Amino acid sequence: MGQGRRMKKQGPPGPLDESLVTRKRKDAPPAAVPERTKRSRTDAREKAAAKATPPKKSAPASGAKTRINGKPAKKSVPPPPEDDDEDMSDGVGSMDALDAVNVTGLDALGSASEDDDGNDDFADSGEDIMDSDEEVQKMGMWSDEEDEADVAEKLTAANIEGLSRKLDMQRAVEEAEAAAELEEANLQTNIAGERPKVLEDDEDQDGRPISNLVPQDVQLLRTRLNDTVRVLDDFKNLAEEGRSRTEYRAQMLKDICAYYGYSEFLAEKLLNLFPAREAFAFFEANETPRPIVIRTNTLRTHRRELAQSLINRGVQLEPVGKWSKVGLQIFESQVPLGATPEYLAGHYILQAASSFLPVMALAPQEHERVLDMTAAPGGKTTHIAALMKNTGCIFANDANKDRAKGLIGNIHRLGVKNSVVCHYSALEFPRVMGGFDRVLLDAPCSGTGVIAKDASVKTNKTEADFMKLPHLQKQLILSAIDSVDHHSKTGGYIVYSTCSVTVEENEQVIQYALNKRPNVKLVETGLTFGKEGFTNIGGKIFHPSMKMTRRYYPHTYNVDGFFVAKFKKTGLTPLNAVGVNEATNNKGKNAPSSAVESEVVDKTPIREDGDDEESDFGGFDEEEDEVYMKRAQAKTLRRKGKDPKSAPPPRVNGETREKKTQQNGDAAEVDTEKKSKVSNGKKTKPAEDTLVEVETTVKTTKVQKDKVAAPVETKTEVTVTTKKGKGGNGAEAESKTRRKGGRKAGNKAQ
Ligand SMILES: C[S@@+](CC[C@H](N)C(=O)[O-])C[C@H]1O[C@@H](n2cnc3c(N)ncnc32)[C@H](O)[C@@H]1O
Repeated sequence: MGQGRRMKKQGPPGPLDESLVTRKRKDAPPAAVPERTKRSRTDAREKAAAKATPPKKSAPASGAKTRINGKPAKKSVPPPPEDDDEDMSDGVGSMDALDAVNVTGLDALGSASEDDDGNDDFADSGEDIMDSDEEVQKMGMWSDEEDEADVAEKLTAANIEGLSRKLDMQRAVEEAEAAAELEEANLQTNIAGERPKVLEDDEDQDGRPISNLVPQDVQLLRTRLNDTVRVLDDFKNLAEEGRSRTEYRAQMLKDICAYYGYSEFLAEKLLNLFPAREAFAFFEANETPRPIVIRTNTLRTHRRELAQSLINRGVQLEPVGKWSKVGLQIFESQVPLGATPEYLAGHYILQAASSFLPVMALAPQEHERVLDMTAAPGGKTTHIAALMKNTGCIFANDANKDRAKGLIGNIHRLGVKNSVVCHYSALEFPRVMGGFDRVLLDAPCSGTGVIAKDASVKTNKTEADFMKLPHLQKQLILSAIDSVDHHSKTGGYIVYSTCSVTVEENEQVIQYALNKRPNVKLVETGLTFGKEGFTNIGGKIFHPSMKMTRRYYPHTYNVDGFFVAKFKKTGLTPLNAVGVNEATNNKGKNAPSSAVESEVVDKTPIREDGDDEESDFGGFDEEEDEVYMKRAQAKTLRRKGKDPKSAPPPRVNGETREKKTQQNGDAAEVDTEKKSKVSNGKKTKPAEDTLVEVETTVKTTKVQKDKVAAPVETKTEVTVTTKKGKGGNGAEAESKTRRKGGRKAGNKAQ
């Protein structure tokens, strides 16, 4: 491979050439491959698929590619020139031979990847091999940190014989085949000037056209779907007289449900995301598995070394794309990828390419404190750790204890040393802990982006799911925001991601966060590819900055459907901001019990025995106390992610007290009286809730709880007393002895 070629940049994965998808499921023409070794769909559907999906302009049929062949130590041969038929048909390049390898290798991969992590985040086994990208995408894909020339020499040499020829040949054969079928399809369905007959003449009692096709009529269904898409694409010229778009859309919806096996509810939701043709491509892409990808664990090895080791074991692979320095796409493998020595030694993890994206957007820095709110089984946590080079600290949390065990397993296997695993409901943050430099919320979702992995999503998601999940996601995103330190020198970022493509779980959640937290704004994700988030869809208008979010689809990038948004926190959360538990009217329904607790500061008054007793030292210095109280309150608020400036005045203030006393059913006059005492600067015995209100923190709850068991220790929690109470022996008659407990604390200290 020439230097010039290597220097070419590979952009994001090219948009899906639908003809490639179609062709993947096709066999070579009978002359080349008399026997088919594996198929993913029926002949009828395949044929129809080709008809329905006109290929893009042909990519070069062959060329030098930075590919790796699993066969060890084969001598380098120049890449087959374009249209080199001889090269394409001989030796390892023969379709028969290659197909046989496919079956063995990928069967093995299938079981391995399932055993590996068993979760929705990792690539499932696939019986299909992804079409390779165009030549330009094969070059220059290794890490910038690696010696490109060196890599190219070694890997090209190892690579060149098998995979390159096979893929080139497949591409050429399939393109020719697709072109022929397209032509045939056009002849059949697109006779010049003829409007396809799609809609039935018969109508049901509601006036809707009656469809007589049943799922068994797959070929006819497919043809009709194709025709409907064509009509919707060019309605003016192709629609039947007197028929509306709505009728065609309705017909398309029915046919999609019948053909692909979706519930009408979900099919409609997904159909409404796209124009007709794109929707068709989306549904079609959900029928084929995404490529198997592994992520190099840079804590243990380098991608080049890993690639070489796996090549030596008979794995055919190549870099996943220029956009990632750590991904390797697996084409074929002679060994189960979840059981190689490299796997067991933690040199890689099976992980869908789309799962790299949120972590890349998060861009964690060395020495930071990062929270991964929903971390199990740890694909992203371990990626974060690698980017942080095992420095700083990651809090890897997941509410599901069993899944958290898998997380621990991956953390150990991959040699992550900077992580603490916990299993709180993420809704409990930031009360558990706050002040993070970055937070990743890879939210639990409906999985509409990973239907190719889990076809049950087609039928098992109900309307209730699309209310409950967004409700939870909205709560979680507020927790995520409140857990970040906007003052962070290096960070202050929150990344939200889902493997779903619905608007309810993505743009609507982000919009909710923007509405409820004026102290965040959307920023660019830094991802080099992806479609813009919607700013306007289905009558819903979103903030213009929603453009900065990114959507990923199987049919556009050949990755799982995914959504990524990145926020920058610009200030503290205002005190009057809605708490997590108030996220929606649907309060607490879908949340763990802990979620119903208020996110805002605990204001429970502390009352202690003897508070109403006369102090031995004659009362309080209210003015001085006020300073301490203010400081303590501000500190507490900051810790909770709230803005102290927007806090009400300290509780010794009569105005605030008035509210409080009214709540408590006390007489308003009492407060007024105390207020005047304070303003006179006199030392008076405090009202019992004056002190208590200083302690408007979570700590106060503890104080109460601990009180019985260890009253002395609890006194050390009383901020003002411990700061000023030098021993509590009464020598300094200021505010040190504001109540009995304070003295106890002092005595203990002595
Ligand atoms: C999409 S998965 C996370 C995948 C993970 N980020 C990775 O890359 O491996 C969503 C996770 O959220 C967890 N989860 C669901 N509700 C939660 C909650 N309230 N708090 C914390 N975790 C939760 C689930 O147990 C599940 O493991």
